[in-house]
Amino acid sequence: MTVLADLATSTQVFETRESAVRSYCRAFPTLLTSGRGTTLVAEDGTEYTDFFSGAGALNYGHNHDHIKRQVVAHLEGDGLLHALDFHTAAKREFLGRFGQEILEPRGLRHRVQFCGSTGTDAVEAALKLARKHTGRSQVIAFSGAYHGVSRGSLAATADLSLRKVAGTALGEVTHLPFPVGPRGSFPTMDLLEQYLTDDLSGVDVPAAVILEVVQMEGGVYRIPDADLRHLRDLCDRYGIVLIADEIQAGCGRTGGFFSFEQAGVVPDLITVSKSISGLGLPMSLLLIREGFDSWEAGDHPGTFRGNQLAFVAACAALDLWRNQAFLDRARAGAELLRTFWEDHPLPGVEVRSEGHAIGIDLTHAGGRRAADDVVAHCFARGLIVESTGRDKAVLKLLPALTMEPDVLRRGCELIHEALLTALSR
Ligand SMILES: Cc1ncc(COP(=O)(O)O)c(C=O)c1O
Repeated sequence: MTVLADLATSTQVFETRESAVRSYCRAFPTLLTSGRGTTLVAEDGTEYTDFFSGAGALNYGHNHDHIKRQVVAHLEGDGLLHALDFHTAAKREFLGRFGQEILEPRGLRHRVQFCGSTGTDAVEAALKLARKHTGRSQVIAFSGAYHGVSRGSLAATADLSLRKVAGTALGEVTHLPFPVGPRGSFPTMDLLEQYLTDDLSGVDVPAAVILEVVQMEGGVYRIPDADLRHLRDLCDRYGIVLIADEIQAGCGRTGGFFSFEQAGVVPDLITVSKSISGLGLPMSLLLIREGFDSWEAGDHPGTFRGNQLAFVAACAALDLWRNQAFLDRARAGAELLRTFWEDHPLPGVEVRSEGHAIGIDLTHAGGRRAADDVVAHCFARGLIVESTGRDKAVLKLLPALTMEPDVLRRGCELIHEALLTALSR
């Protein structure tokens, strides 16, 4: 009783003092106080298994011991916390290691630009740079895309409910159907090829094509490798900048470090954020392919470009990528997720597995109502999972790559039980 009364009092404080823009705390009415590994703890002592991971910002879980220790050592050693874009030791360490350990082994000869504290800012930078580099303004994006909510990035985001709050025209971006959808494949790349070669179209060649190789907010859809290669070829032929938005799908979430790796395609610009800093600290990067860095000094400034603490945490997170136990755990976890959902089919439900991202599509089996029921059922039993997609009818499972196999399995079992209940209604 006391706990409920306390929560009601806390909620009242929020209701009167906090702007109406909030959303996650409405879906998950609890007051969180701490997190360790893949467990969140609320003020009333309730523990939640986290199948949400800060929408992909916590691929290594909460307060990962090794990462946290490096951050604490930096603080205790009076390491810099803020330095605008001066050179610093922490930045040099990150740049050197990210280049040597992540980019070079993947054949990526990209420069790194530090952007502001959000993924959105990296997308803004990418779109601006593509326009500056080509001297053109049109951009192609895809249905179902999510690239952020500032004016430039929002123009590339497809979600109408988000776009309509812009209060102004969001021009210069054309959305094509994403090549894979619930109703089968669209010949999008053929249409794009025709659009580019048709003399009668009278439409300028675009500056850029921006895409998520695995659409995450869109409902966990991967563009087929052949379509991505076709797109790369069209961009080469017409001098179009290919931008891969890896903000949610990257940092190991969907298999390799980057989601485009398996297609053998090299994007010109790559946006990275969310889990790059390891602990959920604000950090975003734009990776710029050789020959595409048309910036001049001061072209894209920002006070919080290059968070020193995030450099330290990001280096510690890179340590995990050379730790065999971490790699084995991540590989086994992805396999467990894939086989669990293959072994537990449900009528009318499509499950899409991409590493540690699972989309359980209820569009043709109960829709949003069923998805809402599953989210509520799981929350009441101590598991946090969210729904996404155009009609919020896709459950998106994003457990940390570090989650113990038995916790992963129990979480899936609970979601499966919740689905059986929701679909029988
Ligand atoms: C693919 C993608 N791009 C861009 C963004 C925007 O990042 P942020 O919310 O940090 O601004 C997101 C956020 O979810 C995302 O998933």
